[in-house]
Amino acid sequence: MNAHTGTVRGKERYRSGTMEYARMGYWEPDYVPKDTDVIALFRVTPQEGVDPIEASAAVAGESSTATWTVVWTDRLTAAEKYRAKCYRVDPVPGTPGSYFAYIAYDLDLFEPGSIANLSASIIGNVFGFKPLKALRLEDMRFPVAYVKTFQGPATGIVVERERLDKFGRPLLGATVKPKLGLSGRNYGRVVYEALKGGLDFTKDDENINSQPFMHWRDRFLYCMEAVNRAQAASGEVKGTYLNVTAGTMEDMYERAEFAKELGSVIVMIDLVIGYTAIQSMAKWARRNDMILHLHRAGHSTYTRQKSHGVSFRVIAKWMRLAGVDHIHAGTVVGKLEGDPNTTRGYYDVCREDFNPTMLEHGLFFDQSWASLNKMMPVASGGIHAGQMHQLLNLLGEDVVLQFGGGTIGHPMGIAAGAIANRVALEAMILARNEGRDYVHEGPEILARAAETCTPLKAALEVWKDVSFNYQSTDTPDFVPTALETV
Ligand SMILES: O=C(COP(=O)(O)O)[C@H](O)[C@H](O)COP(=O)(O)O
Ligand SMILES: [Mg+2]
Repeated sequence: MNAHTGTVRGKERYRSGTMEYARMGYWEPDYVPKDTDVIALFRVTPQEGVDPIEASAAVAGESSTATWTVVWTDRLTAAEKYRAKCYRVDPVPGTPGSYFAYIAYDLDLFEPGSIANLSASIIGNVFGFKPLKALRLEDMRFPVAYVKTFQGPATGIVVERERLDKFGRPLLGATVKPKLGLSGRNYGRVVYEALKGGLDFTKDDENINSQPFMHWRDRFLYCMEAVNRAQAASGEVKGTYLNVTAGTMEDMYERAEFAKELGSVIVMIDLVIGYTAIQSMAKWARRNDMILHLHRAGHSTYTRQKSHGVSFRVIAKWMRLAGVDHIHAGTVVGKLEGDPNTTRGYYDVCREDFNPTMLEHGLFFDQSWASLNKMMPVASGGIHAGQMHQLLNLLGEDVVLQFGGGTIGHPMGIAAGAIANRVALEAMILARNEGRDYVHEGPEILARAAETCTPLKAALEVWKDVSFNYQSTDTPDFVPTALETV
């Protein structure tokens, strides 16, 4: 699209008054992004009657140097360099009235190593801009020079596996339920049963912090007693994600220090603590040899609707830069939003050293991660043992499969729930390693394993009809190829 007359320069440009953003220099259709530019792709839905190029140029302007009127002080800066440049606007396929706007930003617009600073530009003012009906940040490309200013995941998948001494299979976890109300001692019992039964991890839920029914120190003490006993009983390394989320950084550091003192291998934070707090905790985790788990609490408020907000793939990229080790990334088959192709894109952001452009997975740019550690994606939310073949096929091996209800809701108890999951997983991994067509033979493989494992038999019986088949809201815009496997 190029219906505009071009940038106004010199004296003309600096006359007082307003001027179209496109003519102020924020629309540069001939601009070729530099290797060192940060690139953002927005889905722009202009108000009726607003020209899409002008709307996209306004996004470039308002997310970089511009305001609503020409300011002469631009002339005191290298304005041509600092202006973000919208260089391409395409109609969104199948969505009349929406456009993909590609915008390039000079690297010097951003403070090194700060997601807070990056996001204050890219999603700062611009989402409230009146001429736009809706705006969504779909994807971003970061130059290697910028990637290298971030620490990246504190521990990474490789070292996490080495520390845990667990290889060749997904890790298994469970979120303690009910989410709220258990006392420390009862909570610790759930952790012990689940870990002893065969899970690698248990986890605090997003909203467990320090409430009147269970203060955080009680939880940490009982949980770590449970971890230690389960380790002694099983001979395996076990972990429980102690959620250190709190109202202040000081409280979070205090909780994290206590977790470390008690010998925990992992601590947890919620996305709602904010980008700076996340980066601080990532640095703490690196200094203290701790795995850092991130629950993406709150993300669906702005990631789920296609027309407005921020795609989770962008949040996943920011979190890899910020330095978390685990990130909730969706299950596809579970109870929460997760289109298979879109989710695959998130998993690739977590686990690959290089992401090639893959429109059918929602990845609009080539992205090198420049040897930053990899994040372990976490599949959690309404999954159970009967789906093990699908989970392994869709999500691969480097993933934590977390069954909360799918462990603690087991009719024979929590340890039985854990056994069911572990046996189902090991049966499926064995079948895969033997070269069997485990995706199609999955139900049969599980049924066979259940013949000698009563807990698995009960799990398959209780949850056999549970599935969440609803329309996804966040699907790719480019026709996906047949659902691929990892
Ligand atoms: O409590 C749970 C899951 O419990 P259960 O296993 O009982 O369903 C987690 O908070 C969700 O997985 C978060 O969602 P996401 O992982 O998509 O961020
Ligand atoms: Mg939860």
